[in-house]
Amino acid sequence: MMQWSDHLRRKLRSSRHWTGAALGAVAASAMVLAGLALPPLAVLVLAPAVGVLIWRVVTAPGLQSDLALRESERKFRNFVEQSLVGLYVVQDGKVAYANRKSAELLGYDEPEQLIGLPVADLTHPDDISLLTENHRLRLEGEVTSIRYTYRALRRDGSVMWADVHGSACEYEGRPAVMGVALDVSRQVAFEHQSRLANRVFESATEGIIITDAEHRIEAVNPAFTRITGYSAAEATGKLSRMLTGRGAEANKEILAQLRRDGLWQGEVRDRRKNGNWYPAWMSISTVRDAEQRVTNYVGVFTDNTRRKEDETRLRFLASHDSLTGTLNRSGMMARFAREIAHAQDEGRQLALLFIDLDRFKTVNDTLGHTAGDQLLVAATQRMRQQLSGNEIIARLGGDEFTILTLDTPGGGSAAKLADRIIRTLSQPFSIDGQEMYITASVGVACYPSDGKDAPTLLKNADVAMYRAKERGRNTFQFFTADMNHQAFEQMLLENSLRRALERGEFELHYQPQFATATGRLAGVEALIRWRHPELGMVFPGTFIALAEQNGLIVPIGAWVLKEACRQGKAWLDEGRRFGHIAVNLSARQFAADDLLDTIREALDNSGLPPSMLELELTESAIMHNPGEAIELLDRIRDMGVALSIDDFGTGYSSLASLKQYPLDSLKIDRGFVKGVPHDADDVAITEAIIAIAHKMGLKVVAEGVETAQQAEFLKAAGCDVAQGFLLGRPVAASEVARLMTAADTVVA
Ligand SMILES: Nc1nc2c(ncn2[C@@H]2O[C@@H]3COP(=O)(O)O[C@H]4[C@@H](O)[C@H](n5cnc6c(=O)[nH]c(N)nc65)O[C@@H]4COP(=O)(O)O[C@H]3[C@H]2O)c(=O)[nH]1
Repeated sequence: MMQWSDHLRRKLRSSRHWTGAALGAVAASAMVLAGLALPPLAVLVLAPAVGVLIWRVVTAPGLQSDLALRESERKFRNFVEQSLVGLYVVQDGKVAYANRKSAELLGYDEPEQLIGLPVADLTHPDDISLLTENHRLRLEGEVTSIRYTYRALRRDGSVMWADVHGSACEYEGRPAVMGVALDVSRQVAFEHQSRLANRVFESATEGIIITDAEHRIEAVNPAFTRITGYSAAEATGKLSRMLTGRGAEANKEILAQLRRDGLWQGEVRDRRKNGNWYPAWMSISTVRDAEQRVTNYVGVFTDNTRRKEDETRLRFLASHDSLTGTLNRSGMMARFAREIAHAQDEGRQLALLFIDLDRFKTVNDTLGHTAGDQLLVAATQRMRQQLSGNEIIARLGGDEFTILTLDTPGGGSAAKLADRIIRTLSQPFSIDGQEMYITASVGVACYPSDGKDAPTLLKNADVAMYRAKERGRNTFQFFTADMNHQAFEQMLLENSLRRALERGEFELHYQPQFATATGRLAGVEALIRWRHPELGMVFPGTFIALAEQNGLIVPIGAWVLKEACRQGKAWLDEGRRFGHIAVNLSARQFAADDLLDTIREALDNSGLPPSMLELELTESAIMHNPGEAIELLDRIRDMGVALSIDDFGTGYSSLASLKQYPLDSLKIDRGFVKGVPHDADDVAITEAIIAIAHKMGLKVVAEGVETAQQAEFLKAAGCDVAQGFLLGRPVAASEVARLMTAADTVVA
């Protein structure tokens, strides 16, 4: 220890600054030890000043005796040893002196281990230039002392943030830098975190409000001000309740949950400075101290106004007609069901008016959709003007509207309203400067006499509306129980069938056909389906006969041809192989003048190769006028389209008579297929059809194959193609397409 003392005394005698600063540091350490709890900054600032003071006292005249000097040095050595701050001297870029605390801070066991180490080795690479520059400034006398923070490297490579305050000195007769160092890593980390937290607080888009335990606002962020309109100064110190629209009860619940779980989340109604209420999504959390006492509440909230508006808008759009702003069909049905429930509870009567604009379609077709739309909007306005506020108007689609009157004892007011509606709509409309006339037919059904639920009332009002149309349009008709339901239902079906095409309610399903010999997909048959808005999926058995009767099968059939060809080409373009597409042609279509044009148009527009289209005709269709049929079939064949006879065996044609027709295949009716292999007659007929058809060069297709035995029999009998539920039901295009990708591997 003596050696250390002598050595140090010798080395430091020349350095007044060094000793002063060191003493100051020691003094500051002592202050820290004495419990003065000085912040690091104060220690560093005070250290040199106090040191110089001590030095002055120690070196005052009269105290310069040896004894005093020795005593002073002993004390000084103790101070240095016990120092709570690091003391160091750097000379020529290396550590020339370090005290015990310096070694401890840098992770060394003894101060001597530091002596001679380049300062650069003890410094984070990014801070070396800062350090070098600061040393230069002091050594060249540009500044006497500098305080700065930098990253020191500990022996184990970890970083320590050090706050150093040093100045130039003379050490062993040569210039050096000496200083004091404090570990401020925790403060730096804390400051960093505070800065981050502050940035989050300042830049968050959510409003943030911090209150004390008594809900008095301590701080708010800029987003709070943006949302509420209150500045930080206006809010601070006030109770957070100033913002809420919640009653004391609701607040109690929130507080109870906060006490229980420390967190509450939910939607609240808050008030802006301008008095406007707004919905806010709020989450509040409790902050507790080490003793678990609540110190603060932190609320984070967003203004939900936009979201609420969007939700309301979406709800509105889903239930309203975008053109007229009235309820749409689904909105009307939902509302209608609610009103019926209320009417039932309150014993009220309701009346439903079903309004159809006569000849609207003509306006639409001749003057275009824009004029049609304008007319619909104008008609809606007129109807609205006739309402007293106790009715609900809806547009079902197209030119159909309903009005539900909410209290209609005896139906008299419904009749008056129907009359007013008819009269107002029969006044001329001026659309784009052009005068237009329409009329309306109105059907009325009453609750509860004509139906107890929304669909029944709607249907009956529709029936009554048709009766009104029958009676010459521009009139109204109440539904009566003696109306011929069947006839009207037929009429309804017919009418909705007509609209189905316009509204795109038809779709095609496809049933696969497989080659019996290879099991490969040989083709698909297109089968029409009607997706009815109320009835759901309607199968052709329900409407094809009617469509044949009223001739609608012609435009419907044309659509089927067009759609099947389009789909076939789409599959081709996707690289799928499917053999051919079979499409049913009804007798009425076959007799239509424009059949050839329809087929050609479907093929040309789609780009489907004609050889991939097969048309299925029934025997009766061609037997009706054999001469003309042969000519027509020849021309279809000339286009490259294949022809097949459907349901063979159910008509009167003999196999021999088929010879004269240019056919490619025939389809054994599923009535025969059903009986094989057990019914001897069916077996005999099926085998005979297959044998003779083959002799005539026709391919044979069996339909309605439902069992494995039937499939085996047909294969053994030489039937070329099989189709039926066993092998695949009719399915949507996307589903049958999956089969096509795997077509090569399918085994029938
Ligand atoms: N029991 C049984 N039935 C099977 C089996 N495999 C298929 N089927 C059904 O048999 C019908 C086959 O078509 P189809 O004989 O041409 O008979 C068709 C056809 O004559 C007519 N049709 C369908 N689509 C159209 C079309 O686009 N135009 C015309 N004109 N008629 C069509 O409606 C009829 C019925 O069509 P769908 O109801 O789709 O009924 C389809 C199909 O679902 C089976 O294994 N067992």
